[in-house]
Amino acid sequence: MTPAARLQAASDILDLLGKTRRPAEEVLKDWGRNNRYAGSKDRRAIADKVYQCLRARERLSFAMDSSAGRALVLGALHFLDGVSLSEIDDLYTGEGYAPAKLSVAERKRLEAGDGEAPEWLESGLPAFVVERLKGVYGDDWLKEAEALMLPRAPIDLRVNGDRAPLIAGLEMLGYRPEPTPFSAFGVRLPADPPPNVRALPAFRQGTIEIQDEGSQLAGFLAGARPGMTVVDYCAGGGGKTLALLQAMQGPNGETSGRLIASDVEKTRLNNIKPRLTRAGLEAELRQLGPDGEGMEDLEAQADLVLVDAPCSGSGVWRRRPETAHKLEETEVARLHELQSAILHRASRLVKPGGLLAYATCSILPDENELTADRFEADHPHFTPRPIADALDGAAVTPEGAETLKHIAQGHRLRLSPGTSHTDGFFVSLYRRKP
Ligand SMILES: C[S@@+](CC[C@H](N)C(=O)[O-])C[C@H]1O[C@@H](n2cnc3c(N)ncnc32)[C@H](O)[C@@H]1O
Repeated sequence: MTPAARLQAASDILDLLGKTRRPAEEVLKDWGRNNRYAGSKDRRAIADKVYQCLRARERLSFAMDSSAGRALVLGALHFLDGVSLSEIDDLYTGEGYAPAKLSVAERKRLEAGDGEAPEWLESGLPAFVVERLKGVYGDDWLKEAEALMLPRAPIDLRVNGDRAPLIAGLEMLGYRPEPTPFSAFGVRLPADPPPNVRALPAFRQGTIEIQDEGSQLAGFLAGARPGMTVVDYCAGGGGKTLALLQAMQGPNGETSGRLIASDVEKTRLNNIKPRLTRAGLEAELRQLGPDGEGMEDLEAQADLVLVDAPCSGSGVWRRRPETAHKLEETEVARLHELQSAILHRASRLVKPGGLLAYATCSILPDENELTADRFEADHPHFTPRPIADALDGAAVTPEGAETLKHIAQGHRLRLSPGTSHTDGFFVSLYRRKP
């Protein structure tokens, strides 16, 4: 493909993304499948342009006064890549597969420059999110915002066992793996070139799972131990379920105890089955009714309940930048209500003296500290459990544990791409009074 044809393809894909909630990654894969003439270099260049436009979408649509794919790509070329208007004219010829010539209005827009954009536009995040980030991170908010939207987040693996042999094996295959600094079972692979993890023998054998280090920590800090009755209340596709089961393994590698993975969505629960099979692990799967029906037998029975609550997913925007501009403040308010209701319901399953862990993959205080504050005010029979205590015996490296103690605020831990180089995660821990 010519460079100009790639730009046309990027514009078309951005238009498709404007009309769907499907992840950009899937839409790009589909496009590649349907346009076989595009080679791997073409697909890479097109994806790079699409992600560049998605990350700077707010700023580019402000500058171009349009969020059409073509406007975003033109804006990215001129304002971000510094491509001159005459160079753009050479690309936008309207010949063959090249994009149509610049219109008078487009030329005027580009000539006018990107103006005095409000600072929130620079970050590529919705204005209300910037407001929240400033509240949480003060002067560091822009550093956090940039890290949150940074391209090419590394791929983390959770190893079910010793990570040293896996690292050696990956090196022999030509990868550049590194041990993750916090999780004792984490291995980090650079995003470039994209590793095909699912094709690795270790993946097929269930030795590794793709899981961000922040998510691994949320699973490990919850406090599962061999022999416990553990409820993974919002189990979804089972990422934390598997980490909890790993924490329930004794020194002989045998898992003991009982793990109940529940969710309102049956399809999500079904996704856990192949993962369990691959890893040779077992869990009871339960579909909940809309008000948490289906767990009556577990009232005050669980040693540990993990609530990995539905959230905005703002902590993983570096992996899905296309979702950032779609988040609305009203949705965050709805999520806060839902999280509070779920946490209340799930807390009833904790036995006296048992543990409760609340987690989200959000960076917004509405879904984190505010939900935790509300739970604590309404549930005085739960006492905060310091992160420092939870680190004791958790699968965390000694150096990592020291850093996490500093980052933690008592019983709450806020991870972010800017602070811990993980996805954004929040964890808050409790113990039910005996
Ligand atoms: C953040 S995701 C869970 C991710 C999962 N724990 C993992 O590590 O892969 C939140 C989950 O909560 C589920 N959920 C939504 N509403 C719920 C409710 N009322 N009760 C229980 N789960 C709910 C969603 O279906 C979704 O799977």
